[in-house]
Amino acid sequence: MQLSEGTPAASSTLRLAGPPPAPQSRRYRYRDDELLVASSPKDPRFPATVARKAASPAAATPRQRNVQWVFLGCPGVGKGTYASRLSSLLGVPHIATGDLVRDELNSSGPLSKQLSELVNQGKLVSDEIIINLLSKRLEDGGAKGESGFILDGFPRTVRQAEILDGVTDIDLVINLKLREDIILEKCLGRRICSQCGGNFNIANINIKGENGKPDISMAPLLPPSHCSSKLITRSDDTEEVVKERLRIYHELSEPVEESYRKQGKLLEFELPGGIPESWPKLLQALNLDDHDDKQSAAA
Ligand SMILES: Nc1ncnc2c1ncn2[C@@H]1O[C@H](COP(=O)(O)OP(=O)(O)O)[C@@H](O)[C@H]1O
Repeated sequence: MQLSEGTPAASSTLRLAGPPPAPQSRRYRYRDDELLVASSPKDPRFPATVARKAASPAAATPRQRNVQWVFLGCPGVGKGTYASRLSSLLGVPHIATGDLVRDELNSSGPLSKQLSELVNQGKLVSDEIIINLLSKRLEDGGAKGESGFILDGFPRTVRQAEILDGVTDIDLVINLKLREDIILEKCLGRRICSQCGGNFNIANINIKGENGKPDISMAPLLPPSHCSSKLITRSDDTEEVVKERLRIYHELSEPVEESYRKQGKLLEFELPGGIPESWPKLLQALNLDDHDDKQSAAA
């Protein structure tokens, strides 16, 4: 696979050597002829059901490979949390472009200063830089035998989506939704352990439902005692910067939702609450089963 602009012949710098096929996935293998997402509100499976395509000659001989999924959704909605859980469940890498950007800006590389200025203002990094970082991450993963991916934070512009769609088939795009006032509270409550990198949230959210929607509660996700003195806040999680990131999401990333909606690949998932309420419902929407979760619940 190559990550490139325009025709493969036109591509030179934005290249991505694809991962070699490797038996990496544990329990689930994705049959790429099978998945169909209800993309229209008129479809009875809408909004959150992934259905199976009717048997067809193509479906009789499916090509088996690991999932190639994308998470969309506003900053702070929970893409990282659910992408990371699904990545463990499916045995595919969770690739968050925000993490790639943060790694780069924390390094002493030539891009570090430019990236930190953009991120701290809530602006997007250029498509070229992000594609280079992502290509390198996929190349390194390919060399280690990774196959499949769950992308989080990419594509974030229509141009990024076109480049991605030009080089590979995305199977499914999960669009996480949550009220914007809750998203803001969640972003402001985010904390990271500076030692282990664990993600926590100190916000205790209890919000009355509007327009016939149920109330939403999200308990804080508190750190274990050995992390609690080492918590830091992301420099871009201030109210002003989060509001700017939300504005940019609506302007540049919402059209990406629309483009995948038109392709019939968008699975809309409205988060009903925190992880205990949302995770089982998301698995149900994806026709997946978390054996480990059930076992730990039964223990
Ligand atoms: N696909 C992308 N295109 C451009 N910039 C990106 C992309 N992914 C991440 N970034 C940069 O990294 C920052 C942090 O990204 P991320 O951790 O995904 O934050 P968020 O919480 O806003 O989803 C973004 O505000 C942006 O500056």
